[in-house]
Amino acid sequence: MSITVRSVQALEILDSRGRPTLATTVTTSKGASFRAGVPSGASTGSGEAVELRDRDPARYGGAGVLTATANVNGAINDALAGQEFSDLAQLDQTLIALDGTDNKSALGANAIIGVSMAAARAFAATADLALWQYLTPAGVTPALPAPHFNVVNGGAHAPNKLDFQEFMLAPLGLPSYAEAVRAGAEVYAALKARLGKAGHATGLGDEGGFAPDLDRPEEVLETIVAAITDAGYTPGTDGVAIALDPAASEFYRDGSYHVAGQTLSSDDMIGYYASVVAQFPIWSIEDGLAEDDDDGWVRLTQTLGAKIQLVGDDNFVTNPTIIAEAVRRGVANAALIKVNQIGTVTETLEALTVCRDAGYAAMISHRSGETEDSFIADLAVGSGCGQIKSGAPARGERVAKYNRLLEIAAQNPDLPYRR
Ligand SMILES: O=C(O)[C@@H](CO)OP(=O)(O)O
Ligand SMILES: [Mg+2]
Repeated sequence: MSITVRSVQALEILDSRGRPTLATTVTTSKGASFRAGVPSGASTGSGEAVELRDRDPARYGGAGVLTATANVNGAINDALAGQEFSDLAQLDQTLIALDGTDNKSALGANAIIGVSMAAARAFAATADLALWQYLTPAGVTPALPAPHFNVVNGGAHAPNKLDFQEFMLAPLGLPSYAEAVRAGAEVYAALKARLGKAGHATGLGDEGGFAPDLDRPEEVLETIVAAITDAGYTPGTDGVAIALDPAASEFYRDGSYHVAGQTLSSDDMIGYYASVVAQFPIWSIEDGLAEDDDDGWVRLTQTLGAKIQLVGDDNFVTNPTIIAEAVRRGVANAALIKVNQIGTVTETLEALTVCRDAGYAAMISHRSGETEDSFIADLAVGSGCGQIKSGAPARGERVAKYNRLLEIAAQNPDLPYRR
């Protein structure tokens, strides 16, 4: 079903870090308005679509989005207003052509993705579908995803000593989405109590996880396993497992990895992961190696790919072409999917198709800078990919996604829960 765009507008708002981002509204010729909030990353891959930031030192620490906002209200509105689009792919293609670069640096990926997300909502409503239904490709079974709760934050997301960025709870053994959420929240509370008792700070990082001043990942893993047990769950895939996002590009310098005061080679890192996987119930590792350590990634996949999930994020940047090439080279066995990394919803769906066709898993992801927008919850269900990460089970911008999934689950009791 087609839509005719009456106007496209953007407004500068704040994200969860207190930095400016865009709220974008698409209004159709029928007068209905659809809004989207644009997320923003901190540990970005170098191949990501370009987020336009104004370097005005007087404004928000020098990181405004006035130009991106003006591009929506100017060039994009001029190109779309009054036009009829038969589907989202056509509208997104118009945005891509209008930008004219291969990394969306002319108009800004932050300008484009907000329009694309709001337009997806307009198409869904016009077809009288929930967003998740609209985002379900033909032949794909929609499903509620297993939530991945980031409960300890380090790296670029917290001012502590911890080099690894994310330690996530994956309640894979719980029988329903709602019970997985409950388990995540209970372990989060148990972890807070345990950290507090041990004299560690329980302040939060950017994604709502605790940011204790621990430097050894093993110490964090031991504490999380203890908290899982404290809360009455079994550590492991039968109960609550652990997923990591070390975000290794952030501690890779001069060809070496710098972790907890040590200088390690790619093979040292691979050996290190093999050892922590043997000791702790870790089921998934994202960005275990740096984005440009491609040979290391191939060896990492050969060593651990049959045992656990290995997720490409900084190296894949939700780019269908890059993921297809990585599949050919035997890099990773799963991809992280972030809408603003590639810049349109249509290309995000293409990245998911590449994963599906290759037998790669996919995990839908938030960014460390978020808004209250819950688009990715619907995307996770529609893609049927079975996995989402949206930070801790606390803080409004993170729970907006988990709560939207609870709502979808309650409204659709027949939706399968895929793990
Ligand atoms: O590395 C990541 O996976 C993301 C989200 O957790 O972080 P950022 O948004 O800062 O890139
Ligand atoms: Mg990551």
